[in-house]
Amino acid sequence: TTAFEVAGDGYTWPNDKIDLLEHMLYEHSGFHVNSPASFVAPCGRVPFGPGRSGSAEWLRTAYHDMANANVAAGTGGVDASIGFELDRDENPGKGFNETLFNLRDFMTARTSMADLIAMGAVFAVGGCSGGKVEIPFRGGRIDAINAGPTGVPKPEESIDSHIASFNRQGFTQDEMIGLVACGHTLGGVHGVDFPQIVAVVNDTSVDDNTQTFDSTIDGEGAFDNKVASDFVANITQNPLAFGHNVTTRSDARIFNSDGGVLIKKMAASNEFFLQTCQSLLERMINTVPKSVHLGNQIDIIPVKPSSLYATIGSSPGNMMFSGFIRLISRDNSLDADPGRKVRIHIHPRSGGRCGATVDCPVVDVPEFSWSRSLYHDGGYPYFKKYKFSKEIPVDQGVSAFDVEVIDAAKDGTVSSKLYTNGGGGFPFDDTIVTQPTQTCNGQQGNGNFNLTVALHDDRKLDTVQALLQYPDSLTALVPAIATNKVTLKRVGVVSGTKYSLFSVKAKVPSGTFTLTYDLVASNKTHTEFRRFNDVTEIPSCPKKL
Ligand code: HEM
Repeated sequence: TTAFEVAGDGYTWPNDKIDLLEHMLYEHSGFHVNSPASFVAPCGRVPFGPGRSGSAEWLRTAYHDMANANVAAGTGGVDASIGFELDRDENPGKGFNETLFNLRDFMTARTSMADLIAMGAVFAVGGCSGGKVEIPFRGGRIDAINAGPTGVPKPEESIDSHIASFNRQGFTQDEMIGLVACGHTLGGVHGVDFPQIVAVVNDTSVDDNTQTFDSTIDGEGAFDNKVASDFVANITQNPLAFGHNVTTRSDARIFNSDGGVLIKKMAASNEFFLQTCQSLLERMINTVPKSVHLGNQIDIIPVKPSSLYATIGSSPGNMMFSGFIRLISRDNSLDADPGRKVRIHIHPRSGGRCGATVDCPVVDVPEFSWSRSLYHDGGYPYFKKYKFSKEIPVDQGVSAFDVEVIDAAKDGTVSSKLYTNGGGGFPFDDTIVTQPTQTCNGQQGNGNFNLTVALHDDRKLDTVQALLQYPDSLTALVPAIATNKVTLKRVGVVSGTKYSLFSVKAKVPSGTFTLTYDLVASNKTHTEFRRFNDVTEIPSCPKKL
């Protein structure tokens, strides 16, 4: 059985609200991967400092970001306002800073910090449960531009105050018990931040003096019901339940507030614990201001193209159409699959379906590389990446393509399936096309971004602009996405083709952020877009340029 969900007929490629989030959610490691998941998966692998757990910090960040929500008023929730609230005594510790610091490299015009914080919680519990807890993810959160009200619960508060606080956040008393247990199965209390709870005995410049909530703190069993079973068995590890300071025993007051019924159930069954956590944490990350409308659950896209280019004039009169196709691996391994053949059918610019009247060039696409999730037990798939390039006459051009997958079973039976992306093929508009061989990205060096674009003359467009988008400023904890609009100058034609070249030497800040750009070409009467292009296959600029 497959644990993961594959997107059904409701999805057609591309969908710029989904595609990059889907990539980050399911591809954590391998070729062409850009996901924050590898910071926290496998669980506990990345040293954030002695006594510190990245997964715990990311989960706590998501909770503290949500915790000042007022669901009755429809305000607050997961909105990245935490980035403006770190000077408050309800948010002590460097974990929040570091979480935001790690996540902002992945911010784009389609991946807000608030979505990344929510996704961070998904990765933390996914990694620390080995994929047993898969919180369904929906995108579309919008970043706050300033602080929200105070309201994160503190351990010295009374039980009545905690019940009221969780009610304001949209959770009943029972749900509060569950959610606190689900949070406090990872990480612990740092004496450096809470000396009144955990005594500081070691030098705080090298040691946070952490006491973990339970003994299962890393690996794929860290997210488990030990915190609950310890509590029920009176094992005194959890400083918020058994610490010497009675005032700050908030976990004990919370777990006992229903007479201990729910925590006993969670202690008795790890499966019940994981199920309870999955649904409560899903509600936690989907708590958003009422003005925000989340999209549908993001499932795995079964056939997904990426990095598509048309290099005009690759040889006289021709263009090189190239890119990658991602498929779910048949045998769920990174080994090559010689029994699978992939073939694409390229629809000409004039459109129409391939067949008797429309002649579509066909190209066999070899297997090239792989990517995968970093959870081991959850049944997540390996992906295979197939790389193609095919020279076609410029006059014929491209408008779309179908992907044919031909599988030979062990007994020799061959089956073939044609993926048409809902009928029209996977679209590729060759009107405005980036020229990868005449483009370079120096964002990690001198900050140059030298962009050359070819524009098809038939469309009679005369103005070309690029909107370069990246988080700015690079030192802000929750930067906004800035748009640097540059105009490309006509620099010539590609001889023997009906394409003109436009070029610009732009500047971007130097850093490791995710750069994307939109292309806009227009004339007096109309405008055409090629949105949300990435720089994955763009070479870096030579050092001195
Ligand atoms: C009444 C409610 C809560 C109180 C009073 C509370 C209090 C605390 C305190 C004092 C710490 C120690 C922080 C540190 O030393 O860095 C902590 C850690 C933590 N809390 Fe809570 N918490 C509450 C609810 C939650 C919830 C609902 C979640 C998530 C669902 C959560 C997730 C965490 C995590 C993951 C840590 C470990 C952080 C680390 O190790 O860096 N907490 N909590």
